[in-house]
Amino acid sequence: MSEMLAFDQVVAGYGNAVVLDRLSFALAQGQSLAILGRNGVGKTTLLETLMGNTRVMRGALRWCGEDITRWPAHRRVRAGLGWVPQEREVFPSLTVEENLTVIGRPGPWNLQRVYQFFPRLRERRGNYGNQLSGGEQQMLAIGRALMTNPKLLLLDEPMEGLAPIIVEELARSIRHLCESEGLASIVVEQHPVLALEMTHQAIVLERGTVVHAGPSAALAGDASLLEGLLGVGMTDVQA
Ligand SMILES: Nc1ncnc2c1ncn2[C@@H]1O[C@H](COP(=O)(O)OP(=O)(O)OP(=O)(O)O)[C@@H](O)[C@H]1O
Repeated sequence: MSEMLAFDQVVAGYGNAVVLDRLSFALAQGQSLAILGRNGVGKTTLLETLMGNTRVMRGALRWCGEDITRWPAHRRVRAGLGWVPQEREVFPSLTVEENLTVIGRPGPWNLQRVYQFFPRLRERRGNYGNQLSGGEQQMLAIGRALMTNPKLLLLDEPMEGLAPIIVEELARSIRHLCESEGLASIVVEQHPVLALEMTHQAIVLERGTVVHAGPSAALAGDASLLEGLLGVGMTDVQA
């Protein structure tokens, strides 16, 4: 499988503070990757670095064969990186439809396809962003990223604060995007079991570097390794 994305010995952070420390990993075309690790190890910073929002002090980022280390964020979006931020950042005073069309870019994903994928958004098309439930806001944040026709979807704790039934529905949708639509994804998630069920590969971070990399299914099936890496029992990590 050909490489889509690679971090090569990346040292990055904010100002002079180093958060990612010689971090390396690679992602193949169409694959999904879980980023796991305890609080504060640099998971969000990894995504922010991929989007060009941190200071890269050393190392390189490669995307589809190009060195994008110094590219500004907007160029990365144009090149196919679809960002679904942790805060969802839905525009509260725009309707669902306005939120979706404000940043659309040409490609197979358009308003009709997003509505087909998330029928709930079609039902709520005239509602304002601040009138939506948490689950609907998350669907809107994903739908908005799809409108940019990305090759890779970056999801930062997409299930945070959502009811279990909505978590299941969203997990199915995200898996479907990868398996049926060929969209690659990177998922940062507090619930390891859920993240591992949704992805092909997983990396675990500690103090800004990769301490474990391998297939998600293998890690999900090894409770003692998971506990050693994340310091949690399997009963603590069910979504
Ligand atoms: N904008 C920022 N400016 C300075 N330091 C930051 C900034 N954002 C995060 N940090 C620091 O970087 C470190 C890693 O934070 P990050 O949010 O990437 O971790 P995380 O693994 O995503 O944590 P969590 O699971 O709690 O969300 C923390 O020490 C945090 O305080």
